[in-house]
Amino acid sequence: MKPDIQALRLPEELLVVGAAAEMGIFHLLQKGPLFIAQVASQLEVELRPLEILCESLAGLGYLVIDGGQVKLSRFARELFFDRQSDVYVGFSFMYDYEELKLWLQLPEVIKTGKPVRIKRAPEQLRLLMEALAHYASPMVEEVVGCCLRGLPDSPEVLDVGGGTLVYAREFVRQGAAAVVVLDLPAVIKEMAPDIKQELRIKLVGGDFRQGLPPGHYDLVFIGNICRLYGEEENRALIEHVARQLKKAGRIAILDFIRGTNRRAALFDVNMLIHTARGRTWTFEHFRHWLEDAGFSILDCHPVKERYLIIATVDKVMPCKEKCRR
Ligand SMILES: C[S@@+](CC[C@H](N)C(=O)[O-])C[C@H]1O[C@@H](n2cnc3c(N)ncnc32)[C@H](O)[C@@H]1O
Repeated sequence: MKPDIQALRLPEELLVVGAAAEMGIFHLLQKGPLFIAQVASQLEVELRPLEILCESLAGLGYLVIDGGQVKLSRFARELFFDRQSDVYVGFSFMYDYEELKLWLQLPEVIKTGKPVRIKRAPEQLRLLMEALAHYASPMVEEVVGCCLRGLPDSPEVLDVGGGTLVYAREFVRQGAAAVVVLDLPAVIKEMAPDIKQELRIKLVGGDFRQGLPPGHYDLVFIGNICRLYGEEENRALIEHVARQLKKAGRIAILDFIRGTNRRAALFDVNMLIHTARGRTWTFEHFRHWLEDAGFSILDCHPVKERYLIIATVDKVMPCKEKCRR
């Protein structure tokens, strides 16, 4: 693999737009155009630097300055506020902006061997869920399609760590009879108001290390979770799953796999910053954990730099070679 020299550059646009979002400029202008002096006084900031920031944002296409007044560009309005628009991202990029501050502590993490301590306020938790949902959206349809292929009609699904709800909704859309979403209590509390009308989705607050919601599932989906934990927790999770599946039921694990690409290499360090024992795991780790819990691997499907490993508790046409790279 060759180093990516382009990636060594400063992410200036994220820093400029992130600073403006952190200061509340976009939310303020959502209500209507203002003179820059009015923005300065409402945000209690200095006029000169604000003028420079607004002109830069205008130059980048986020704002329009007209007759001394500043307003959101049509693109920015759609990008940040119009959930129906194709370009909508909301403020999910603020997750990356906040992450930058944590990544700069990497030398300290390596010195102390301890992850960065973060306590997220509820609004940051929602930002995180929105960011995760945004990153997941280009692959959700494909992942869910692969997970459900060959299962009986109207399957029952458990989505471990599914608080973003994007996978749960797609499982329902592709025919699941019921989807139980397990996530940490704080996440479930934050997301519960979002699913009032969605009767086939049930939210359960809890920690998978204390056990899984009892059920008799056709499929247990574990999306981007294993990298957050150490070998012991992953082994225990996979063993718990084996006990909650119907005959011929499946486990589907989606994650980066160490040694397969650049993103996986970077995510290993990401986990070092954020978790005590997490890291990206190799195909061999997953294979051992699954086989030791009585699973046979059915498929190992690449999706957007990640892999979807599907296994069953019944030994149907094992094709382990695919995962022995
Ligand atoms: C990286 S996100 C993955 C979200 C989603 N499954 C996906 O693939 O896009 C990890 C999710 O697992 C949840 N989570 C982490 N540890 C957990 C635990 N011990 N028990 C239950 N949920 C957990 C987090 O709150 C978060 O929603």
